[in-house]
Amino acid sequence: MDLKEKIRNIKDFPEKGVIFRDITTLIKDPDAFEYVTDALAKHVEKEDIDAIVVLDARGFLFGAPVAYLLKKRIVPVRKKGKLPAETYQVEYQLEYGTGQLEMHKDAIQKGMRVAVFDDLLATGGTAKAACELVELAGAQIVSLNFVIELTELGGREALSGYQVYSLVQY
Ligand SMILES: O=P(O)(O)OC[C@H]1O[C@H](OP(=O)(O)OP(=O)(O)O)[C@H](O)[C@@H]1O
Ligand SMILES: Nc1ncnc2[nH]cnc12
Repeated sequence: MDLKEKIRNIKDFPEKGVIFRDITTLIKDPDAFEYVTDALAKHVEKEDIDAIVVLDARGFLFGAPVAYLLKKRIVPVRKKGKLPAETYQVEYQLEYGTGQLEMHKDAIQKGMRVAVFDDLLATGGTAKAACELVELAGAQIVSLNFVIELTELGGREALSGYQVYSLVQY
C-alpha cells in the first residue's frame, strides 16, 4: 500500500516552515489503519518483548492496537502532569518546542524488554526521552517503531545505538 497517498501534507502547521504530516487521513481509512497496524505488529512479534510503550498522543493510536494483537502490556508515556501516580520524568526537545515526558514508576520492571511506538520520528527528541524513561526503570529498549520518519531531521542519528524502524520515509 502507498502510505504517502493516505497521509495528508499541510504546509506551515503548526508554524511557518513545517510541513505537517497528518495521520488523521490514514486512520480514517480502515484498510490503511489495518495495513499499518499489521505491518508494525509483524515487525515486533519476533522480538520477544514484555511491554509496548506508547507515546502521547498520536503514538497511542498505533501502539495500542499492536499491543492488543500481540497481547502485550501497554504502557503510556505522557506529557507532564497527566499521570496520577509516582512518575519518572525527563525533559525533551521537539521540532517546535520543548516539554517534559513522564512514565509511572510501576509501569515496567527491571530487566523487561520494551518496544516503543509513535506515529512519527522527526528530531528524535521525544523517542530519546522515552528511552531514558524506560532505562530509568531498569528495562531495555529492543526497538523504536514509527509509521513516519522525517529523514532530514536526523532522528535516526540522534537515536544511534537503538534499532529504529519506520514504515514510510520523507
Ligand atoms: O522526533 P521529535 O522531534 O521529538 O518529534 C516527533 C514527535 O512530535 C509529535 O508529537 P507532538 O509532541 O506534536 O504531540 P502529539 O502526539 O500530542 O500531537 C509526534 O507525534 C512525535 O511524538
Ligand atoms: N512535520 C511533522 N508533522 C507531523 N507531526 C510532527 N511532529 C514533529 N514534526 C512533525
